[in-house]
Amino acid sequence: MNPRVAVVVLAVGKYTRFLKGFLESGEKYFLVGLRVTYYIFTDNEQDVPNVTLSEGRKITILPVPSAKRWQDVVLSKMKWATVTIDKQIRNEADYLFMMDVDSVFHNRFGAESLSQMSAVLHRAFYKTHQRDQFPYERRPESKAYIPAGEGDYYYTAAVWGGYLEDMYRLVKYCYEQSEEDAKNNIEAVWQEESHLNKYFLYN
Ligand SMILES: CC(=O)N[C@H]1[C@@H](OP(=O)(O)OP(=O)(O)OC[C@H]2O[C@@H](n3ccc(=O)[nH]c3=O)[C@H](O)[C@@H]2O)O[C@H](CO)[C@H](O)[C@@H]1O
Ligand SMILES: [Mn+2]
Repeated sequence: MNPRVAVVVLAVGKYTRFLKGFLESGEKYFLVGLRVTYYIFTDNEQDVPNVTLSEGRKITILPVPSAKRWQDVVLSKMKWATVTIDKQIRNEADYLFMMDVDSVFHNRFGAESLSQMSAVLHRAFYKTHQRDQFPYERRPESKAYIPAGEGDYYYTAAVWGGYLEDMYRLVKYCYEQSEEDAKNNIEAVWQEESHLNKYFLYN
């Protein structure tokens, strides 16, 4: 087995400054020896740094429009990912990871992370907070609504990954749920992270 792995990151506005650290540490630690394509959604191609990649690894730049509110930037990630998986990534990858670009790999991230679906507990809550304090969406008007008393773990939207088709379904779910919310003039408290957490709780 020689899986093809897609990594989707968004680098809009000032966030292109994080690409160098993300990519360089990724080359050092992320699925070393495997085939990896970094899909970089950006509104500023010029600022994508020239990082030397190992054999079998590449960068695909995908231009996206700029957005003013950071919430819109974050939510647009689900939209562009849905569209691009459909059009392109599906033919090029077996696994997909969604990551925050302002992340740095500090240690080996190995092939044991390749599974149908994996996610990471949010670092700010798992040690220090009770379940009822997790920042789930608690307003019934939102599609991400989780009633009081419900909830098990709280996951970060900064790293999640899995089989391409399972990820596609979930990315599309987050996109569609946030579109529904937008139609109803509401935005989940932590954007796609709220929808993601609802999905993981009930699926
Ligand atoms: C490490 C950590 O604790 N991260 C948490 C925190 O992230 P942050 O508050 O650090 O979110 P952020 O501002 O880094 O945005 C997330 C990602 O969106 C992209 N981006 C965002 C703004 C922008 O102007 N341009 C751009 O490209 C970029 O890829 C970035 O990594 O809050 C998030 C809520 O959504 C989640 O709870 C994250 O888990
Ligand atoms: Mn961040």
